[in-house]
Formats: sequence, structure tokens, C-alpha cells
Amino acid sequence: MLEARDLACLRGERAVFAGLSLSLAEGTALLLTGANGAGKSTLLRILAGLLRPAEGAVLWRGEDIAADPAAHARRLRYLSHQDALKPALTVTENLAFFARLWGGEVGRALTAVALAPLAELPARVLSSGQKRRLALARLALAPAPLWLLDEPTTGLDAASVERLGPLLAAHRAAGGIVVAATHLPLPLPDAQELRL
Ligand SMILES: Nc1ncnc2c1ncn2[C@@H]1O[C@H](COP(=O)(O)OP(=O)(O)OP(=O)(O)O)[C@@H](O)[C@H]1O
Repeated sequence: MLEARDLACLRGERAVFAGLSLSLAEGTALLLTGANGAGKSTLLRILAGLLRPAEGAVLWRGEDIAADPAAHARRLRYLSHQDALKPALTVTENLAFFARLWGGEVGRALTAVALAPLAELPARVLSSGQKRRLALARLALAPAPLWLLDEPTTGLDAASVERLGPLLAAHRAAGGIVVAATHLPLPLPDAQELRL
């Protein structure tokens, strides 16, 4: 369903990677690992259609994602290093913004990341782990077949990492694909690993 063919990426003069291919079927997960600077975030940005590869192509169900970037944007949830929160808005309001775009129930998504008790606080007062959980709550709003997650568990306590397990499992059980860059163990049983 998601395929990368012979990708090459240059940053400045330097080749970050070349000849990179992968193929992921419905319900599968891929962990991107490797040293700092190996190109994990870069590859996620290419798979998200945010960065064009120097060579090669990314395909969704056999079609180049570059042919219809808007359609690709609609089918994915991309969680970057940044939490992309509006500090002055409350926890509920931050999530309501995305619920207007994608649908879904804000209360249910907050419960999935155990943030319901903080729903009325402005996002600026959240701790860094709570901010990450609010970013992750977007995943629980409405289905999208492709999740691209950059260090999703940074700053999370053990219980919050564990809570991600059912969220990831439900997504995969519904045929969703997960690609996650990480230095830490993730609750993603049977994930393939690509070491960059
Ligand atoms: N805009 C840019 N211009 C030049 N080089 C860049 C740019 N963005 C990234 N790079 C370089 O590309 C390489 C890959 O960076 P990337 O962020 O993908 O690594 P990473 O594997 O995600 O690292 P980390 O584990 O530290 O998050 C790095 O050497 C980085 O310095």
C-alpha cells in the first residue's frame, strides 16, 4: 500500500541516503532507527510528501504521491518533533481545531491519552510530556490510513507509553500503517525495522 522506490535524499551537498526502498502492507508497522543525523526525520518528511526526494518516488496504492499532494495529506497523520499546539488555547480547543478538519470526538481522544482532567487548561501550562500527549491525541480523533510518527514517545512517562499500545494496535487492526522514527522502545509488536 505504501511503497518507496529507490529514494535518494541530498541535504546541502551531502547524500543522507540513496537507493532506499520499502514496501508496507495494510496493518504493518516500520520502525526507523539509527544514529542522530542518519536521516529518520528526513525520510518521514519525504513519506509525508513535505520534502521531494532527489531521486525515486513514494507510492500509495501504486500511485505517486506527488501526483495529488492534497489527497496524500488527507490520508496521513504526521507527528513531527514539534507538538504544533496553540499555547493560548485550552487543551480542548487545541484538539477541537483538528476535529473540525478531520471529525472525531474531542472528549474521547483526550481520554485515550488521559488528558481529560486537564481539558480546560491552556496548553502553555502543560508539562512537556503532557504537550506530547496532546499532540498524540490527534491520532485518536478520526481514522487515517497512514501514521508517520517522529519520536512519538519523547518525554512520555511509562504509563503514557503503555497507553499508546492500544491506540497503535487499533489503528493497525483497521488496516492502518505506522512508520515511526525512534530511539526508544515502542509498543509496536511485530514491527519491521529499518536501520538508517
Ligand atoms: N535543511 C537542511 N539543510 C542541510 N542539512 C540538513 C537539513 N535538514 C537536515 N539536514 C541534515 O540531514 C541529516 C539527517 O537529518 P535528520 O533530521 O533526518 O536525522 P535523524 O535521523 O532524524 O536524527 P535524530 O536522531 O537526531 O532525530 C543530518 O545530517 C542533518 O544535519
